[in-house]
Amino acid sequence: MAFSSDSMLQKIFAKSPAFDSNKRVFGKPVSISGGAISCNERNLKSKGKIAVKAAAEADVMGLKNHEVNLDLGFDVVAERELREKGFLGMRKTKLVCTIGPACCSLEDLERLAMRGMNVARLNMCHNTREWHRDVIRKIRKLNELKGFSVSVMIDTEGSLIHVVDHGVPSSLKAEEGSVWVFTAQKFEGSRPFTVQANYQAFSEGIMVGDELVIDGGMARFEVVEKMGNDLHCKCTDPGLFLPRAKLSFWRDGKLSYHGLPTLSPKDWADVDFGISEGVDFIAMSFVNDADSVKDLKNYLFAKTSKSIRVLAKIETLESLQKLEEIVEASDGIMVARGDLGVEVPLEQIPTVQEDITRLCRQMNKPVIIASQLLESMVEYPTPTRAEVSLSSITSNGMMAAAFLDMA
Ligand SMILES: Nc1ncnc2c1ncn2[C@@H]1O[C@H](COP(=O)(O)OP(=O)(O)OP(=O)(O)O)[C@@H](O)[C@H]1O
Ligand SMILES: CC(=O)C(=O)O
Repeated sequence: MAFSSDSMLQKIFAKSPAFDSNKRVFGKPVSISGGAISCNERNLKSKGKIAVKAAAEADVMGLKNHEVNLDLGFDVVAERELREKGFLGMRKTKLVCTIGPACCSLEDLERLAMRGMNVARLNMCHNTREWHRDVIRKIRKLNELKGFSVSVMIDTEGSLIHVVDHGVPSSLKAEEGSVWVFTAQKFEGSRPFTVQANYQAFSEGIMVGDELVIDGGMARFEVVEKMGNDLHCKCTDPGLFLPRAKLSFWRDGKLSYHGLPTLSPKDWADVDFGISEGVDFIAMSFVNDADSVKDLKNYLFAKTSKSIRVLAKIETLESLQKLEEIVEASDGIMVARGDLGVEVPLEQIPTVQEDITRLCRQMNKPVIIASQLLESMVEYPTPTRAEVSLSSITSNGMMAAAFLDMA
């Protein structure tokens, strides 16, 4: 059955009265279109926010083949294969783990590898390049000394409007009717009822009456006044601002587009860093068309003889419109459900995920299903029954990958 991105997006819009598929999204006509893992390693839990994500993948590359004979813990056959074949192993659902400060020691990484991590993901949004370099080198050392075949993926930050992380761990509560100032002016610490955005031109084109949505619906505001570049916004739906909460603006049920490039200057510097560290994958955030993927692939081709695979992250409506060409241009796809859920109504995520997976299968490209698979394990040592069921359905389905967060 042929895939139609038109039909997928039509389905989304049909069920979401806020959307009008005949209107324009991002200034363009919306022709639209339309593995699970358990991570019971309690020691890896962090006091702060740390992520461990797990994903599965069908493709492979450049893996080592070590003869090892260690004490193989939980499942001798599974682990032997993991060591010997890494990404090429028979287990169809592979695991990608996001490494943060709570699980970055050599011992933590070894435990993750022993329990099935195929790929270590480093989210370049966080921490310093020195920190990432240190983790990459530890993984290489582990592969070398212990015979694992863990690959390394860096994930670009991408151009995104979000709240500046002041380093304050707690979230802020916005009460209904309260008026907040959203500004790009830089200031240290926090100011009452003031939120700092990361992008200087964040309010360009925004008008009084537009809706500001925090993290895809965590809280909502109406723009009541624009003063210079600052926006005064009244809370219409109370909720929390988490550190680095994402900001999106809507008018008449349509998302306003800021025209930010897929790869920012910082992302290009991170790509160079990835090249110099010989990473295996680059996951590209906020891909909106095939050209950005091709540009990155051409750049990599010109800069390194190593085959670094480019995975396009599907997390915007625009990327859904051009899904087929993006899948064609990429070495694999990540369904980034966290950010996708900001633009696509949550109830549509399962269908979108399934459609993307089917298309990837048809086009013989690996697909990673990312985010919140076992989210309750951020706080608790065991997942909920619902999470286990959904993870199982996901990994037994057609997709090649699943993704787990542990914060
Ligand atoms: N290298 C790191 N250093 C410090 N904290 C990290 C690191 N990687 C992840 N984290 C923490 O774990 C949380 C989850 O990270 P994760 O990469 O899953 O997603 P994210 O930052 O919320 O967004 P996205 O996946 O959309 O880029 C982050 O918000 C951050 O607090
Ligand atoms: C992984 C990621 O970027 C997301 O789910 O948004």
